[in-house]
Amino acid sequence: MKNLREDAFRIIKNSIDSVLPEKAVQQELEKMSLEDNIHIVAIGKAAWRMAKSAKDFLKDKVKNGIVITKYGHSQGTIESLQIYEAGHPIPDENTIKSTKKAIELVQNLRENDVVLFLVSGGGSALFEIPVEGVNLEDIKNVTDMLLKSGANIVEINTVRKHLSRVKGGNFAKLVEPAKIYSLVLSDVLGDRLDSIASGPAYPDSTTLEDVEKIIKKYDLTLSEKILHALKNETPKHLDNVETRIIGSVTKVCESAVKIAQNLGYNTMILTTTLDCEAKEAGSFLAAIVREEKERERPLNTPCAIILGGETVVHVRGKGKGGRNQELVLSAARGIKGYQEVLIASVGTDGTDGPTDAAGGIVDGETVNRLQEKGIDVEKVLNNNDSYHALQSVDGLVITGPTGTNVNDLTFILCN
Ligand SMILES: Nc1ncnc2c1ncn2[C@@H]1O[C@H](COP(=O)(O)OP(=O)(O)O)[C@@H](O)[C@H]1O
Ligand SMILES: O=C(O)[C@@H](CO)OP(=O)(O)O
Ligand SMILES: [Mg+2]
Repeated sequence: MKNLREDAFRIIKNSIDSVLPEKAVQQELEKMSLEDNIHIVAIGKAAWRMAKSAKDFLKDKVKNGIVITKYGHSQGTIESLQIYEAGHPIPDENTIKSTKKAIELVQNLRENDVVLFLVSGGGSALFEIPVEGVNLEDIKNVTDMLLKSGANIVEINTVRKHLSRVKGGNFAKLVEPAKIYSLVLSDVLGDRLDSIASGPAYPDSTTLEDVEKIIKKYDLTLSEKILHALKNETPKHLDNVETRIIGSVTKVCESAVKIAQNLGYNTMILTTTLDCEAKEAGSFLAAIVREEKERERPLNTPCAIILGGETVVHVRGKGKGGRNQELVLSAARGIKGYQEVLIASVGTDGTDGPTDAAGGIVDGETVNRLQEKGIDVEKVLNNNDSYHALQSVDGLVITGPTGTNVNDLTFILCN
């Protein structure tokens, strides 16, 4: 007899472990054979682990460096490196302070200096100095508005890049004439390098015209000040940068397949680019579960159907939750009453929305249990309050910050 819940937690833990950045960073550094005079700049939720791994490998070749990560995401000191924590998903004073320190570190470098730029998702909020005429408060307001608008990360970052002195390739300009080697852990679907952490060292493919379209599409009401500041185009060519991707959602899905196979499941990856509204994704997954339960399609049971991606939530309510929690709660409606099924969805960074949960896990009994407690799922979803509902039925997945960040892993287990 299978214990689906136990298996689900094992798949989550082991597949996230498989995308921790240490090994991938060192494998890439081995190929690069860098000389001395290396300056590390690491940004994002995986910054500390990436920097620690690079420093352990390069040892005294590293002259100095800086790590800027989210609160609670650093794990102590690293020799010769300054470690900072700052606000995410909304930037704060420490974002600006630590970014200034990073600029101080690189602005007077010479041609024989190398900046090893370690980039992971989260960097947009953690690495920022606004353009002239815009202050931190303005950036906070725009970020909040964008995050709640239902815009995807490429669209969000298109706007952010055009309000920043370090995003959209601008950081690489500040580093000139020194060279930048970027190692990037991707948390953007399709691995768009100019979007991951808003591509501080990558030529920007987006334009001020794109920004205008996004403002219209999501009906964003931006202040006169912001609209006025949106006039600087980002660099479209950079001569001093080399970039390599060292991990992405594809890898975490492939690991999940192997782990599920070892646990005795028939497996398939349905997609690695799930990108619709979280609630819709949930309904769709429930439809797949019903097909499994009624007709054993698309796989014979026991089966694990695996998806990777990043859904969006147009936040209209006042509740607490995240896209993974909202996805599974939505899915729970469509699998009500079915036995031996489960749907789980987690952010590989260990945080789903502004909550302490990585995501959620539901089964055929979840909705019944909520009803017994007098909780109306539709109301919860309308108020974007998935966290409290799932919490009351033991439906949260809590991992803590994982030290990596490669989008979201979602899967169905059916027996
Ligand atoms: N109450 C809520 N319910 C569902 N989603 C929410 C809620 N509040 C915020 N979000 C979503 O959470 C996203 C930020 O979540 P987070 O996990 O930090 O993203 P990422 O891992 O991509 O940085 C926002 O884009 C927003 O859409
Ligand atoms: O920093 C960012 O721009 C995004 C994408 O890379 O990451 P996160 O969604 O984790 O904030
Ligand atoms: Mg993200």
